[in-house]
Formats: sequence, structure tokens, C-alpha cells
Amino acid sequence: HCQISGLDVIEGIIAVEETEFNKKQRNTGKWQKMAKPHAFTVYYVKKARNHRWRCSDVTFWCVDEHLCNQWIQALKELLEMQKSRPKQLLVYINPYGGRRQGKRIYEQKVAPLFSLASISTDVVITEHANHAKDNLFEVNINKYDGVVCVGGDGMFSEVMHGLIGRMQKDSGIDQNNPKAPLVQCNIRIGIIPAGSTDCICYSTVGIIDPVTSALHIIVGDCQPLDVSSVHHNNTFLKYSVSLLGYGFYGDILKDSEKKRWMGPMRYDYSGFKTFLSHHYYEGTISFQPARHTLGSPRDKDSCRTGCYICKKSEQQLAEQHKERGLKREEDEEEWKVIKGKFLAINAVNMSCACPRSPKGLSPAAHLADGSADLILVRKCSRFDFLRYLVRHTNQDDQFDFSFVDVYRVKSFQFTSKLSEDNESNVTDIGKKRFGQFCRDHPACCCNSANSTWNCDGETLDSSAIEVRVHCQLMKLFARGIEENCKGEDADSQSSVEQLL
Ligand SMILES: Nc1ncnc2c1ncn2[C@@H]1O[C@H](COP(=O)(O)OP(=O)(O)OP(=O)(O)O)[C@@H](O)[C@H]1O
Ligand SMILES: CCCCCCCCCCCCC/C=C/[C@@H](O)[C@H](CO)NC(C)=O
Ligand SMILES: [Ca+2]
Repeated sequence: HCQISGLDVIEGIIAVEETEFNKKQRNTGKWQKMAKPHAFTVYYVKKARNHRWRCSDVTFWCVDEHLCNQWIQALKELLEMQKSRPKQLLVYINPYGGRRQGKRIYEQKVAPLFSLASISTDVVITEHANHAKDNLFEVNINKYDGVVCVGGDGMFSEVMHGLIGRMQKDSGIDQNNPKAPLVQCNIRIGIIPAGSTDCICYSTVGIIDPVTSALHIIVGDCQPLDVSSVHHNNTFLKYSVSLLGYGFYGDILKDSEKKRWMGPMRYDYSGFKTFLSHHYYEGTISFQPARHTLGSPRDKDSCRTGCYICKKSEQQLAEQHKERGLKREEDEEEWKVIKGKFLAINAVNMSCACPRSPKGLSPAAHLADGSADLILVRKCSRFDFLRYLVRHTNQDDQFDFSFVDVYRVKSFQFTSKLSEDNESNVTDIGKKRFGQFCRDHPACCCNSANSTWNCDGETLDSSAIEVRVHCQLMKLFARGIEENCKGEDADSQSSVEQLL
């Protein structure tokens, strides 16, 4: 009993049930000798290769009915004491995300596990874009221990906007104020991956697998996440947790939106087209370096479960909350200004690892350190840009190029040259009328039109933006990527298996 009451063992248990066994079972093995055997089954998390989790079970038999019931009772009580586990979830399914398998994935792989773990659910199958977001402003949110989204990064973004927006509305915070201290959202979001990129799931769990994600929800994992707010002229545009990309990733997204019918393949098609077009964009980027964090984007170590850099930021955040009312430090801190011609500007709040790019766009970025990595890819040859892109997919250092710079920042602003010119010389009719073309050299790939910002897979309407990272603004049912104890490919035993 002493060992079973150990917290780590209980953490891995999904459910405990009395076992009804049939004649066939009774006639097998040593249990045949038992006059009237009694049994209970423990369902537990089995850790498999590459961060995959599976539900496994083990059945315990004994002749004493009273003893058997005592075990069931004791284990159920211990499970009941796990307060971080959700009991009531609100589930949104996007039936059109990714390969359009969201509904099937949920019904066949996830719902049976939730039911085994005695989790009640209210399920909404979305009928249009923004259905989930709008609904989150209306529901009795206090009834739920968490919200689950079945879909891709876009669906997650919708649910996140609904929850964060609802929190700010309920607390009287004006989201249009870029300097407003936002209220943290304590209702966790679970992601059941059924999209095209599923970068947020991959970067926080380590694998795109609906069963693994469902099990992280069941055991009540909690991973805080940084969120960036994006504003234009004191107007709130969007929140971002993964990629804010201008130039290359913005152009891919814009082109791929017209090809949604292609499913996840649309990104490869538009990626190839955008690579060939090789457009660069002129503009000014100003940023405040993140001096509060311990890490740097060139670190060799990545953010993993229990990351000490994220923990340090959590402590700093708690101290800041205590000192609320004092003038914010960041207003006085220095801004660095860089003008240039960029093929891509990528600001990432997390590594942005996904199956296409297993280490991500910034392998050392942290999930919850209160900073984003700002990657500036300056104008270079097509061949050099290809070398850079190939490094998204292999182990080589993506930042080891003369035309790539990376900074860890807590806020930044961008204005395109085109909008600067238009603002400074609004009466120059010729410039405005012909602004869409490069008049100097039509074949040089420079583009005097603006690119589009890709904000977690959604386009933004404005090219001039103001971005601020909000440390740990929300939480996921996840634990970050676990370090493999026996090397990348080896199975690691769960606490329940070690006990067995
Ligand atoms: N019923 C619906 N009909 C049309 N669009 C929807 C519906 N439900 C949600 N959406 C929208 O679909 C968009 C894309 O969905 P989702 O993120 O699930 O898939 P994806 O774009 O294929 O994957 P990824 O974002 O990972 O690239 C979301 O922005 C969401 O707002
Ligand atoms: C010649 C080889 C080039 C290969 C380059 C592949 C790199 C792919 C990296 C994708 C990173 C995606 C970052 C995540 C972005 C998501 O927010 C968004 C929405 O799902 N997805 C995309 C593709 O914009
Ligand atoms: Ca971060």
C-alpha cells in the first residue's frame, strides 16, 4: 500500500475498475484454482517511443472479495485527491481542419478514454469559423475545468482568443490598449491534433498523436505558455503563441489560403512557389531585448519538462504581481532599431517544431520564459536562402549565416518602408499610384508592395504592428517535451510499470 500511495504512481493511473470476468478468463492459468476469484483492473499510462503515450492495463486477482474492494476503494480515493485532473470539459471540434478527420479522431480515439477516466464533456462541432471563439464569450465558463480543441493551430488560436478575450472582458481590461496588463487565463486548453501543421501540439508534447494528447489531459498536466499581443495604432489585432512571420511565411500563408482544398499539401505547394518568387521587403524593426531571461537563442539546450529558465520567469512574474502598482520597468528600457531588406522576419514564442521542421525555427526558444526569438533573414541569394531553409529540417545551426540575425526580445515593432513613405509623403500621388511596382528594376525580386503577417496561421490586415510578449498568459494540458532517459528512441518505463 505504501508504494501504491506514492504520488508518482497515482499520477500515471487513468482509471481503476472492478473486473467482471468471464468463464474463459476463469479457465486460464493459475486463477483456475481459485474457487471464486475477485479482480480489479488498473488502466495506466504506458510511455512508448518518441514521447508517445498509450493506455495499458493490468488486472489484479485475489480470493478475498473484501480485500479486493478495499484496494479499489483506496485507489479511487487517491485518484479523487488528484485535484489537477479535469472532471468536466468543453470540447470544440473543427470538422474541416487538416485532413477533415477531427470528428472521427475525437469519437474513436479520445471520447472512449475520457469516458474511462470519468470525465464528462460538452461537445460542440463547429459550423463556421469563429464559432468556438464566439461561443466562449457566452458559455458558463466556471462550469468547466478545461477547454479542448480538436483541430490545428488555427482552431487552437480561436479557442485561445475566446478564452483570453473572455477573461479580459470579465475583468474590465481593454484589449485595445497595447500596454494593458492582461489577466492570466487559468482555464487550461487541451489540443487534440487534427490540423495541417499542429506546431503548438508538437512543440509542447513532442509528438502529434491524439491518444498521447488525450492522456496528458486526463492526468491533468499543466504547461504555462507565453502569448504575444499584436496591435496596430492602438487597435488590438490578434494574439500569437507560435509564429508571427512576415515575408516568406506570410506569403506562403496568403497563397495557401486559396488552396485550402489541397489540405496540408497546400503549404508545400505554396512554399515552393514562394521560394521561387524570392521577394524581399524593406522596413524598420525596433525591439526591446529580453534582459530578464537566463537563456539565449544560440543555446545548445532546448526547453524541456520542468525547464529551469521558464521556472525562473515564473518566479519573476509572481514578484511583479506583488509589486503591481509600481511603474513598469520596460517603458524605460532601451530600444534597438534595425532598418533593412528582409526575406523573412520570424518572431517565435516557442521553438515552432513540427513534423516538417523537427527542431523548429528557433530550437532553443522557451515555452514560458516571457520572451520571443526574433529572427531576421536579410536579403540574400536564392541559393543561400535555400541553405537556410534546409537547416529548418536538419541538425545544423540555422543562425550560423551572415545574413541571419537572432535576438531574444520582450517586445518589438515593425513598419514597412512602403507605409513609412506613404506616411511621410502623403501628397506624393505618383508614389502612391505606382507604389505596387518596383520602378527601378522590375526583375530584381524587390517588392514595393507589403507582405502579410502570418499570425499562428492566420493573416493580419496590417503590416505595421506592435508586439508585446505576455509571460505565461495561458496554460495548456501538457508538460513540455520530456527528456528521454535512455536516448531518443528507447522506451522509458512509467512509474506504474516500474512498480509492477
Ligand atoms: N466549421 C468550420 N468551418 C469552417 N472553418 C472553420 C470551422 N471551424 C473552425 N474553422 C476555422 O478553420 C481554420 C483552420 O482550422 P485548423 O487550424 O483546425 O486546421 P488547419 O488550418 O488545417 O491546420 P493548421 O492550423 O495546423 O495549419 C481555423 O482558423 C478555424 O477558425
Ligand atoms: C527546401 C526545404 C524547405 C523546407 C522548409 C520547411 C520548413 C517548414 C517549417 C514550418 C514552420 C511552421 C511554423 C508554424 C507555423 C504555424 O503557426 C502555421 C499554422 O499552422 N503554419 C504555417 C505553415 O504557417
Ligand atoms: Ca517564449
